[in-house]
Amino acid sequence: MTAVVSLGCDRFSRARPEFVMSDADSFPLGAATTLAELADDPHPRLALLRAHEPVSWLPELDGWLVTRRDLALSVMRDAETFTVDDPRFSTAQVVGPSMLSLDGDPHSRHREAFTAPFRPREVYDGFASFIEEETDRLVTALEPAGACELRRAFAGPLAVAVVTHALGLFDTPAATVLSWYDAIVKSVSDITAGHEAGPAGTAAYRQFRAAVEATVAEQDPSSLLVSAAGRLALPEVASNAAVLMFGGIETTEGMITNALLQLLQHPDQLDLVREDPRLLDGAIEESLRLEPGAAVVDRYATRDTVLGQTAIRRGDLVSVSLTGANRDPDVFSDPDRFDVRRKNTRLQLAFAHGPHYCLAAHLARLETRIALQRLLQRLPGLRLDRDRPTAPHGLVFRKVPALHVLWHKPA
Ligand code: HEM
Repeated sequence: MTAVVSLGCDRFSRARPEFVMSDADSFPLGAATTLAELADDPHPRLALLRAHEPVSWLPELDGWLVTRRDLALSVMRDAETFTVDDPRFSTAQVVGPSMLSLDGDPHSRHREAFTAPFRPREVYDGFASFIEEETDRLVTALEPAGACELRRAFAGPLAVAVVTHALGLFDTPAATVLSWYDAIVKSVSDITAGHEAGPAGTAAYRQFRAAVEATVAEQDPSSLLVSAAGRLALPEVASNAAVLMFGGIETTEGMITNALLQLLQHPDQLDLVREDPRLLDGAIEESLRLEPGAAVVDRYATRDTVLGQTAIRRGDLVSVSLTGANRDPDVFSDPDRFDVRRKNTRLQLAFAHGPHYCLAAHLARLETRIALQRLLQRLPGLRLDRDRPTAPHGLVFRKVPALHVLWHKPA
């Protein structure tokens, strides 16, 4: 969740004409790169940038784009030089400081209050049966139709239900969580685009905070919010809970639909997975590698520095293209190929790296694995609706706008 909502910064706020002009000469590929192209079909352009300008100045981004995997790791590992803690970070403007917008000791303090349920063993014990039940409920409702749009009918509702469960917002219906989420995301997006945020986002965040506070007041020891409140002040619990909500909804919806799309687009690879279900994990990692649900994470240089061969100035936006790094041919041979048996696919960086490594990566993997297993088992002949083709789209969050699928109706 470039860190999560926009994993979110203000990309359009800083005009530095003299700098941009001189750098258009030094970085001709960057100068010719448009955000529309990166949102639409980024891979050919990212391959060019990676080969010739692995740290490139993009005037349209008003920042640097890093596309080589080793350089991406250098940025994400070094939070002292490349921080998230910057006033331009739009998510923090709406929800206040959280683990996503802090570095150093304050980051650890916020993050550690939430880590316990997201460790591998705890994720399995705490979530597997809930995800199975929720998945089965959704699939049972879909089954008779023989066709559906899977993003809205399945992946979105599953992601919302799991996050609501993770937070321990027990009395809040998923539809309410989703309406808050939509309003807050809209505010963050407005700020990101340089517009004034309307009142709806603030109102939704106020209601979200009230629900968080009511949950904490209940003192149910099984709620994550209650345990976090033992270590953080209430506004901090709420801001981090909002970040978990952002992190858990849009990205996971993308992760599930992108993975299913890849499998259905590659019947030979799907056959391998059907023959040996252990390969499903490889399929999920490969999908994360080829189309990470969060395509970039943003950092800000805290000092003048050099990255690779490139001088970066204090205050510059440094955007790490996880999508670019994940197809680095120095690490992944034949990098555009979807190969469920690829040996080193776990080197993909879809969950970022370093101190902001996705808190819930194990949960997102478990959720996607159960979702795909159940869909493939319970919807025989599952296939893409060829009359409604689709492809992932988006600059920060990349996912299919809709995923229309068909299967054999039960007799
Ligand atoms: C249940 C699902 C998820 C939850 C609750 C969640 C939550 C979070 C949280 C709280 C953070 C901030 C960690 C920190 O700053 O210390 C984070 C970071 C991140 N998450 Fe997730 N996440 C989920 C799923 C995903 C998925 C599916 C993806 C992508 C496929 C993803 C990608 C990321 C990335 C790239 C970051 C790092 C942001 C940055 O470094 O700026 N997350 N996530």
